[in-house]
Amino acid sequence: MTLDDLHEAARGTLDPVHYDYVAGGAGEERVLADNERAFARYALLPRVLRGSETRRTAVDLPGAPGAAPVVVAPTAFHRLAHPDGERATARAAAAEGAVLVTGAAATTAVAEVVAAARETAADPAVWFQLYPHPRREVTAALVRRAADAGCTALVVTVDSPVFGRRTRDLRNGFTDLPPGHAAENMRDLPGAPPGGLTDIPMSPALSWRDLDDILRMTTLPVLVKGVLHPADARLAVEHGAAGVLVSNHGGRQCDAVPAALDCLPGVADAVAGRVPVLMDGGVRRGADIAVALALGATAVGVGRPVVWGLAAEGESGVRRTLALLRDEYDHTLALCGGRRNADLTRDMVVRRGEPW
Ligand SMILES: Cc1cc2nc3c(=O)[nH]c(=O)nc-3n(C[C@H](O)[C@H](O)[C@H](O)COP(=O)(O)O)c2cc1C
Ligand SMILES: CCCCC(=O)C(=O)O
Repeated sequence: MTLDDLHEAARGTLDPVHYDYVAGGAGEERVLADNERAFARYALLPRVLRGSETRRTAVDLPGAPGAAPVVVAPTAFHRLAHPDGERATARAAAAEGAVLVTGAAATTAVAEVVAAARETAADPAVWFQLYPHPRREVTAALVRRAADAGCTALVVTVDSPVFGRRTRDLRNGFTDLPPGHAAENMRDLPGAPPGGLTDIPMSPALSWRDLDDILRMTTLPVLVKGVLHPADARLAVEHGAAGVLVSNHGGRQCDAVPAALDCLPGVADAVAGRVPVLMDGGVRRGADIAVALALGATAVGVGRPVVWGLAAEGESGVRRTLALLRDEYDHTLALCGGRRNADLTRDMVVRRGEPW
C-alpha cells in the first residue's frame, strides 16, 4: 500500500464535505498544488561508495530528543475522519516515534491525547499547537492546559491572522462541526462559550510582543509555525523561538505565496543553525524528505497524509503512513550514499531538467 492508496481509501470512507475540508485549500488552490509540485522540480544527486549497513535518521527536536524526522503536523478535527480520532493518531505517532502536534482545534482534549500516546510509548513527544486568542487570559489558560497535560513544546501558528477563504468549504456550506463534535480544548476557558468550530477566533492584531508574552507564560520550548520570509525567521530566533516551521498552512491561507519548499533555503540561511528548521506542505514520499533535509530542514511535517491514513484505517492507517514515509526516506538516504541525515547536503539537490 502506498500513500496514494490510503488517500483513495479515505476518499471512499469520508463524508464528501469533510473530504473537501481536509483536501482543499484557499482560493484557486494554486499554493496547494504548488506545494507538491515544488518537490517534483528538484532532483537528488547521489554520492556513491560511502554508505553503510544501517542508517541513523533520528533527529533532536525541542522537547523531543531522538524523534523520527517526520512530525505529525497539526490538523483539526480527527474525529471527523475516524471515531477513534486524535487518540488513534496519538497512539500511532507514539508507536512510530514521531512527534504529534495536537492543537486548539482537536476534537479530543489535550490531556486525553497525551494519555493515549502514553499507552503506547513511555516517553512520547506531544506538542501543542496554539492559535493565540484575542484575549490574553484565554491564551494563558490554553498554554497552562497544554503544559499540565504533559506537552513538551508549544507551536504558535502565525500564518492565520484571519482565516483563509476555502473555496470548497464555502461552496459546501461547511462552517461548523456536526453535532456531537467539539473543539474540546476550547471548553471551559475564561469567558468563552462551549466548544465548536466557530469558537476558535483568529487574532488579526497579533504581534511579536504577543509572542514575547507567550514565551514568558511558559518554560516549554516555543516553535513558530507559518514563517516564509527569512526576515521573520531571523526575528523568531531573536525573540527566543526554539524552532521555526516553514509552512503556508498546506495552501489553506494565502493563495498567492510560494511553495513552502521554495521558502526553505532562505529561512535555513537566515536561521543559520541556531534552532531547528522544520517545513511542511506537500511532503508525500521519502525522497521529498531527503530534498527538504538537504535544503536545510531538520525535520518535515505531514498533514493530509496522516488524516487519510486515519480515515482509511484508524490507528493502523496512521502507523502505515508514518512507517511508509520512514522506510522510503531511509531507502532514499541509502541510495544517496548517506549514513545519517547530515550526509544530505545542498549540493546534492539540483533543479530537474537543468544542468548544474
Ligand atoms: C484538515 C487540516 C486541518 C489543519 N488544521 C490546522 C490547525 O488547526 N493548526 C495549524 O497550525 N495548522 C493546521 N493545518 C495545517 C497543517 O498543520 C500543515 O501546515 C499542512 O497540512 C501541511 O501540508 P500537507 O497537508 O500538504 O502535508 C491543517 C491542515 C489540514 C489539511
Ligand atoms: C479554526 C480551525 C482551524 C483549522 C485549520 O487551521 C485549518 O482548517 O486549516
